[in-house]
Amino acid sequence: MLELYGHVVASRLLLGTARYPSPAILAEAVHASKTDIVTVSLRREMAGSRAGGAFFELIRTLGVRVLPNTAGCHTVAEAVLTAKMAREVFATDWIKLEVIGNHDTLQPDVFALVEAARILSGEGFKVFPYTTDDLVVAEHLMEAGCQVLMPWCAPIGSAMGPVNLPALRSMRAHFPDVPLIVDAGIGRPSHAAIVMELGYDAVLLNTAVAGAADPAAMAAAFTGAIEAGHIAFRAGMLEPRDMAVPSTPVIGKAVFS
Ligand SMILES: CC(=O)[C@@H](O)[C@H](O)COP(=O)(O)O
Repeated sequence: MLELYGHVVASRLLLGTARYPSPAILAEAVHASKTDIVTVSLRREMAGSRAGGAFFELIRTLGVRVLPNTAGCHTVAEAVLTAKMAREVFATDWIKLEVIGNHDTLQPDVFALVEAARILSGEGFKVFPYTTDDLVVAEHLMEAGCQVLMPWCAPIGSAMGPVNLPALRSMRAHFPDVPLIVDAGIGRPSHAAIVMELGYDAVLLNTAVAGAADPAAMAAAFTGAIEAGHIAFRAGMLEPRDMAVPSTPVIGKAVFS
């Protein structure tokens, strides 16, 4: 079981709700994933053609916890305002905090992120910061009040998978007791399994499921991979080695005369 800000969840997959071919397919994918938490972009939905209301109503019928996010925000002020609106709309103090710093990579502006995290934590929000794999930034986020960290493994929507495994590994080692959720850049179930095998607590993803030919089937595939990676980490995996080791012990040699 995974505990996030005192809330226990069974599923280690957090699913995004953007870019699905239709609301019905989104609902199918959420059910197939068995996720407990979906993330919803307040700005995108309110600005988009779905006009917020009907989409938010659909989300409420899914029976899962909502983690609103500040996707599309580029400044501290925008992110803080969006978080406050999300708290009203979804009646939750959880917020996935994104403050984007670069249009091409969609990488977070980590300076603004820390500042916004400090403001929101001070106002009672439970902040889930979308961050890089930088340990110093992570320390500042913890000091600003975050009790969960969400490092990227690659740019949002890139589907590249973990591009810097040593950095993710050292983040896990540096924060052994902090819930760590890989957020963004996962493209395949095998990518999710790899980060879970590092000991990560969960994975948040969107594009790889929403953009699949069959989103519900892909959601189920991710759920299986995440669970497999988590079980493997706990089971204790072998370290790779250079030389062969016979898998069948050689006790004696057969004698042929
Ligand atoms: C939905 C959401 O919050 C995204 O901003 C998130 O970072 C997921 O990234 P991918 O779409 O790459 O999975």
